[in-house]
Amino acid sequence: MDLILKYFPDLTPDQIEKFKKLETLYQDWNLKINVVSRKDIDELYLRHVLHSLGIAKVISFKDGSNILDVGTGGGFPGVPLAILYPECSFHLVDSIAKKLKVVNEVVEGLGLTNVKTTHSRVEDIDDTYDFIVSRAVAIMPTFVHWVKGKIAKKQQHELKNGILYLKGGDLSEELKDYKAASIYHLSNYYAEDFFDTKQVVHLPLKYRG
Ligand SMILES: C[S@@+](CC[C@H](N)C(=O)[O-])C[C@H]1O[C@@H](n2cnc3c(N)ncnc32)[C@H](O)[C@@H]1O
Repeated sequence: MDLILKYFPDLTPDQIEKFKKLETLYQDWNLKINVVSRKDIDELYLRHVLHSLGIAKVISFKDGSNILDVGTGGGFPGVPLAILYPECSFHLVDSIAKKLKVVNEVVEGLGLTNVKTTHSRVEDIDDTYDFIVSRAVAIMPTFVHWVKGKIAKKQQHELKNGILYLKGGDLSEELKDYKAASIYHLSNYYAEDFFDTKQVVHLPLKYRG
């Protein structure tokens, strides 16, 4: 938890409480339904919470923003971002129901009122969002295809509406057809070795016209 405060020192007491509670909730639920690997659960704050919050180092979501988390699994990056941005709406989608069971329990346990979950493939979601966040779900061309038409027209941020994807490793091949993509290295924001190869990719997308 100190790790979160190291990089996000301005959290409110309510946010600190919620981030603290995450550990017990995930430990309990992960014993029943495995959504986070055993190794990772011991490093929940580093590998999941702080990593998810890397998106917040690249952009500060304005109040009222709508954000879709595609393939949220156990709730990453959606749940940590929803704690950080209580005035934004988060829609967490996954095609596997049992993963959402854990997410729903965590959301309820934390008393988060800004999170909606849907058991669905993202291709079948018919709504628009300011940003679509994700981690470890699909390569960019597949992902872009899935989320086409789900971007809102109204721009409220300096960064154009589009995808904010947490990725690792060399992305030159994967992103070669996306000239508009920007890469933000998380090592510029976080000192821990885990982030040496981690990046946030921002890809602006056209709204539904
Ligand atoms: C490797 S897990 C990553 C989970 C989470 N984002 C994380 O980083 O911890 C990938 C998740 O994407 C989901 N998924 C894959 N394709 C999907 C699709 N088309 N629509 C919705 N969810 C999908 C899977 O069910 C799985 O839970």
